[in-house]
Amino acid sequence: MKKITIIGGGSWGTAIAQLLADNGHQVLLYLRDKKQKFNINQRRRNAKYFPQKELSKNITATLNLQEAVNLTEIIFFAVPTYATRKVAQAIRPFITDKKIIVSTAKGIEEDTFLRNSEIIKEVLDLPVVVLSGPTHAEEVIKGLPTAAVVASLCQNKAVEVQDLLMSASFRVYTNPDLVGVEFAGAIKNIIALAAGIADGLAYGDNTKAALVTRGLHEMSRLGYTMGGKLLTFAGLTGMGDLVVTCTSMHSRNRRFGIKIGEGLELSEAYKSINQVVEGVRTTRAVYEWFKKQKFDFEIPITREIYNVLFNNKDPLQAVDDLMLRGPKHEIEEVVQDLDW
Ligand SMILES: NC(=O)C1=CN([C@@H]2O[C@H](COP(=O)(O)OP(=O)(O)OC[C@H]3O[C@@H](n4cnc5c(N)ncnc54)[C@H](OP(=O)(O)O)[C@@H]3O)[C@@H](O)[C@H]2O)C=CC1
Ligand SMILES: O=C(CO)COP(=O)(O)O
Repeated sequence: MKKITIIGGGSWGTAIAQLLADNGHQVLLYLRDKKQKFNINQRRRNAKYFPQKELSKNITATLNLQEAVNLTEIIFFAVPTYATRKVAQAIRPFITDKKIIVSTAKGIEEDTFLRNSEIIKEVLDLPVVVLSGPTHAEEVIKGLPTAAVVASLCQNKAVEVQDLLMSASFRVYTNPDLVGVEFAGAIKNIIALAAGIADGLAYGDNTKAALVTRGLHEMSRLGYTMGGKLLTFAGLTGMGDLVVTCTSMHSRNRRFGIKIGEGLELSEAYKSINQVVEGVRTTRAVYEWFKKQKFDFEIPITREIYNVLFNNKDPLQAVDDLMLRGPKHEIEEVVQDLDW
């Protein structure tokens, strides 16, 4: 059994801690809030995120980052993408080349357009394993079955992390396609915002199915262009996570979209969720970067979500603009294959 550190005591950090602790590992959870530390260590509760759940005795909370990093060779990052660089910089003085970082955030850094593993590699120059897939913390912490993926350029490291996480309720696959896995996990949040907006506008099940399918097309095309493998987008970190995020009431991105569809301002929608909503920053990161490129394809759903979120566009107008675009083939590659 291993000692494992998790940085970030939010919903995902706490759920991963419980999963690893249930597998018999000793988990040290680094967080910033004294009261939260007290509650976890003395009352076995993370009162802010999972007040009803009694946490395992194998979990200890700490406010000391150096202690957290020195204790183990395996460090999970469970903070939002906007904090990845800050956390990597903060732990750099305590890092040795034996450490493995497991990145669990789903997003793209604003301004740099870097994936989380790229940020970590840039700051720490260590092997990174990415954990992704349909894994709402609220269900994982209850032990409801799901399947996830660990992706890494280094097969041994991916297998090591797979072994730590595997359980009867958490089945873990490996995938060498780091680029595809990270793009899928980040961009599905943009599509989940769109799915939420459609729900907020009281559209139907057909709408959702069309949006999810065209969303998958959009994220696959962009991810493939960036070097990801197309089939990854049909897997757990693509289709799997897209389905759950676009349909589940656990999804903060979807719930945020619902509020926007219902007519709330961005700040009011944020207040109503009060947790990280990765898709908002990812929409800006992706679309502002995309506009500067000279690609021969469009990302119309991302463009419309960008306009709704950042240019005050009426969601109904965005829907019209999506629906009334010029006629197109469904899948260009099929048309080319059949020489049609
Ligand atoms: N929740 C889920 O179901 C899943 C989430 N993810 C991904 O995990 C990432 C984290 O999300 P999630 O846990 O849900 O978010 P939450 O909003 O629940 O929690 C975020 C946590 O990050 C902490 N944090 C923020 N900045 C820092 C920092 N600089 N140093 C240390 N801690 C920091 C916050 O601490 P504080 O409370 O002190 O502000 C908070 O505990 C996101 O990228 C998300 O997409 C992936 C799979 C599932
Ligand atoms: O990625 C997730 C589940 O797999 C969590 O999605 P939200 O951030 O939308 O809650």
